[in-house]
Amino acid sequence: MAGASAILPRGAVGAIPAAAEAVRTAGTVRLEGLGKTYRSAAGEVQALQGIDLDIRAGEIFGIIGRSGAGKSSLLRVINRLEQPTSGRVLVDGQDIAGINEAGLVALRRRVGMIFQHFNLLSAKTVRENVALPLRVAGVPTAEIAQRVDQALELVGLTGKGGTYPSRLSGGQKQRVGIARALVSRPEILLCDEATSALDPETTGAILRLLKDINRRLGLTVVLITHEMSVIREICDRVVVLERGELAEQGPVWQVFGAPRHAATRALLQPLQHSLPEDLADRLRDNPRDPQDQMLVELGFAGKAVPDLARLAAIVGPGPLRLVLSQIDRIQGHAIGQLVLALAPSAPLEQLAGLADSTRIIGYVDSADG
Ligand SMILES: Nc1ncnc2c1ncn2[C@@H]1O[C@H](COP(=O)(O)OP(=O)(O)OP(=O)(O)O)[C@@H](O)[C@H]1O
Repeated sequence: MAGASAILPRGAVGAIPAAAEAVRTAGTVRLEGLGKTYRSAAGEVQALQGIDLDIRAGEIFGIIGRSGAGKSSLLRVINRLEQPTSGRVLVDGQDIAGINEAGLVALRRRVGMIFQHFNLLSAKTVRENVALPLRVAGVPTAEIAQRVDQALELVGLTGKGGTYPSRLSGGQKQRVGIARALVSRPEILLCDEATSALDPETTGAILRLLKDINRRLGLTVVLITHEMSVIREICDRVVVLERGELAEQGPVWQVFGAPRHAATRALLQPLQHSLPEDLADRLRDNPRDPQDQMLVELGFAGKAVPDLARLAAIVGPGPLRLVLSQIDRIQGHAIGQLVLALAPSAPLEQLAGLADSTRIIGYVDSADG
């Protein structure tokens, strides 16, 4: 798409090939021993401490954590909306602490941002909203017109330039926010709960747009969200913050497949299905008679593959009921659980070879209802 390639930063065209990715440095963020303390009349709040983090060029990087964990503070030090109290923030290797006013303007151009509530100017049209950063930067009028057209095309809003924000849906407003961020040709896009005000369908469309932009422009995307499904859907890697500290980080499939920190497990809880109530109510610790069925959970943390043919072959002619199935495919890895109802004599050791973890949940008289 001509419009899209014309807005590309750094002269890149289309998707960034894997080989180029390895040498690309524009769009990196490094945090070294980062700390942030807020001081107010009410006292001190240590929002972040000792954060060491590398965000790679061209990746979609998620930041999660409970409310108050420090997510916004972390995001906002990257474009210096917040000044760290300690440690360093390096954008493309440059320490941004010492930059002057002109450097700050240049930094904000390289690091775009979109917001939960869009932050559009209601008295200005879509076109004027998107043009604003270029007007402030003194870009010639003809170039502004061209770049605004390209940005609107990129986000799927061609033809909406003359509309006022009040006439747009939430998803369209966020598209304007994205166009306004992209018009400055940033290397990094910060997204602060960008889909939290949107319904699930619109959220899906905005996520696809962000992923598309990330892939086509090679833009680094750093996003905060409280929706774990957003992380699962589009992020490459994720960091979990807990009380201002880094709890864990890694590729999404690893962190979601085998969460190591209690905070991560708590955050992922909404993604878990629990045992159906009818079975949970009848669950016992031990079998009472040979007809009882054993409920076994096979856990998949990204290494084993749910192989149903092998499963059936191992169980043989005995009972084999699928009670609960919750398998996601994240970055090509199977993540989740299968809960099976089997005869208590089923060969558990062999079944264990099929999964990353195996656990007997308990026994029920029958899983058939
Ligand atoms: N300007 C400020 N002045 C004083 N305290 C602040 C300020 N901004 C944030 N804090 C405090 O710093 C801590 C971290 O806040 P932050 O907004 O970074 O967390 P968060 O993880 O983004 O939270 P949420 O998910 O609720 O938005 C919280 O205890 C918060 O109350």
